[in-house]
Amino acid sequence: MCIIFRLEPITKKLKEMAPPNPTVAPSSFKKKKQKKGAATEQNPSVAEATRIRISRILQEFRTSDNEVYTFEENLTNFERAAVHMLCKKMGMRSKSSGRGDQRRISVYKFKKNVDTRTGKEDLTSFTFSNEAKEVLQDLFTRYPPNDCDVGEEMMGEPSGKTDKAQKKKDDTFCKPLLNRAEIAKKVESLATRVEKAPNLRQITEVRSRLPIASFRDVITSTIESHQVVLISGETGCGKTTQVPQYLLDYMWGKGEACKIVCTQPRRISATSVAERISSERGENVGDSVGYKRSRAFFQRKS
Ligand SMILES: Nc1ncnc2c1ncn2[C@@H]1O[C@H](COP(=O)(O)OP(=O)(O)OP(=O)(O)O)[C@@H](O)[C@H]1O
Repeated sequence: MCIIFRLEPITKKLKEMAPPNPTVAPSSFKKKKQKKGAATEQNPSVAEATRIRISRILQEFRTSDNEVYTFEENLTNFERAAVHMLCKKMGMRSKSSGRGDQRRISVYKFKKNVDTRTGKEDLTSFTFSNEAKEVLQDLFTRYPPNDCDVGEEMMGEPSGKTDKAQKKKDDTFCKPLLNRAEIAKKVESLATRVEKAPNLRQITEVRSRLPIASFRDVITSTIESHQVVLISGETGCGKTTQVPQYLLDYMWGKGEACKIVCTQPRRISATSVAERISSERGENVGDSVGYKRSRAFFQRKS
């Protein structure tokens, strides 16, 4: 399970949404593809541009107040199959009706659970244990998500606290955000590395075949519009190593800087995840990806 908190803006309201659900393991994934005969996102009969357009329409519909959306009549069988598949991934229902040229596909949202006593939507919510709240409070106090100003203030603490200030300066979390030009340079250099290094090209290919890869657009757009997103997927599907990269590349694609914090319950996993992600990007730990092993955190029971 991977929980993503988008920390800007911070509000107290934690809303759980139906997550895109890459629950299909690699083996059963194959089976499903064959059984249904439906077009997949990789199906060459559905142009990439069309797939993106369908995905955008569905995203907009999902966040709108409308209860039904009907696509135009001229979708091909493959395109309708792609709509069915995307709907399923996005937790919506779809149904085709009509014959021949009149065949159309409509998309519906699942009915919201409404509390009969209050008449309000019964949102599924979750809460943290007291111990987790304490750890998060500690983290966000020391490293506020929009911490440029606070971080700098902390770095510039007056004399007598030089060691502390130096520590802060060395802290990955307090590194200043990249500007647009630096981001563009990073993006370009990543593309060049992938193009030139055969091992990196191979890793990129392997990454694109991970079960989570086909959920990339859904994940980034869902996170854009929701503050808390839960992603559940089988072990090894790519939650830990891929989702942070999808988010980073998505933000960099828009020319925007971001800070992504991944927590791990053990020191060894914190370092190995940072090492793995760095190597998948052809970088060294400390370039774009680093890790912080905090005694305070790791001394706590996880
Ligand atoms: N250090 C590594 N060396 C080689 N392959 C790795 C390494 N770390 C991850 N992988 C591979 O990358 C793929 C994605 O791994 P990842 O840890 O992101 O999956 P996950 O969904 O987070 O799994 P889990 O739920 O077990 O944490 C897996 O196939 C895994 O074998």
